[in-house]
Amino acid sequence: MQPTVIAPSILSADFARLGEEVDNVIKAGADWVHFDVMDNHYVPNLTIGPLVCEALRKHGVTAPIDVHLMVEPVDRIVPDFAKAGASLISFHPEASRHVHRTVQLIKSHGCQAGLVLNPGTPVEVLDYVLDELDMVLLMSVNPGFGGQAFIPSTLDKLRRVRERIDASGRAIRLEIDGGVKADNIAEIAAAGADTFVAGSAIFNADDYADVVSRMKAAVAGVRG
Ligand SMILES: O=C(CO)[C@@H](O)[C@H](O)COP(=O)(O)O
Ligand SMILES: [Fe+2]
Repeated sequence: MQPTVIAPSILSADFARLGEEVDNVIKAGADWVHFDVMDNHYVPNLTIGPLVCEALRKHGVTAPIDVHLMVEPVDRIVPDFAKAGASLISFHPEASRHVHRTVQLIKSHGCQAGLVLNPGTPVEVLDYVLDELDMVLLMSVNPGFGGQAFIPSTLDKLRRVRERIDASGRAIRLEIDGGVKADNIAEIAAAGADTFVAGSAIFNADDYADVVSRMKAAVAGVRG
């Protein structure tokens, strides 16, 4: 079983004080930094690129940076993020002409590779590529914005992907992203997630440590 990871999405952080925000959330007990990259093409929003990732590393961030690329086409930007200090790079299959090749590209640059399934993307997209992955990321909202409500059918999808990961016998993380809160994280964990992205639930709170510890306690109640 993979250890539990809480990965705050900096999409909901105060971008004017990003380094401090990331320091504070890691001090609050978070494990990874979830870094949402949007291109106003694959998704209808525009965020941050490799320069900001590099700036966080220069600022002194040592936690794993979990880069979620909502960028099409995706391949050209992969080496830039690897160079900028990304630890994991995840991408959407719709944004890659050759999914298997993009996975190899990410790994050849020394990063872990994840594949992201939108709410409407069938789990069969994992066929023939699951064994190459370090992580599967299930979107529980449509990508593009923070602060949306968790789509309940994702729970069934989590169970289906969990079965596939367990059957593979490999150490593949199962990450969930969108609408994760302290009050729904237990059922999400029970459905099979081990890695939890939360943006608005953490950064919109006054006390980051309180939310992160309530999330960890709720997950521990299910996963041990
Ligand atoms: O990738 C995305 C949105 O596309 C996410 O990472 C969101 O940023 C999560 O935000 P919350 O739903 O937790 O507010
Ligand atoms: Fe994300």
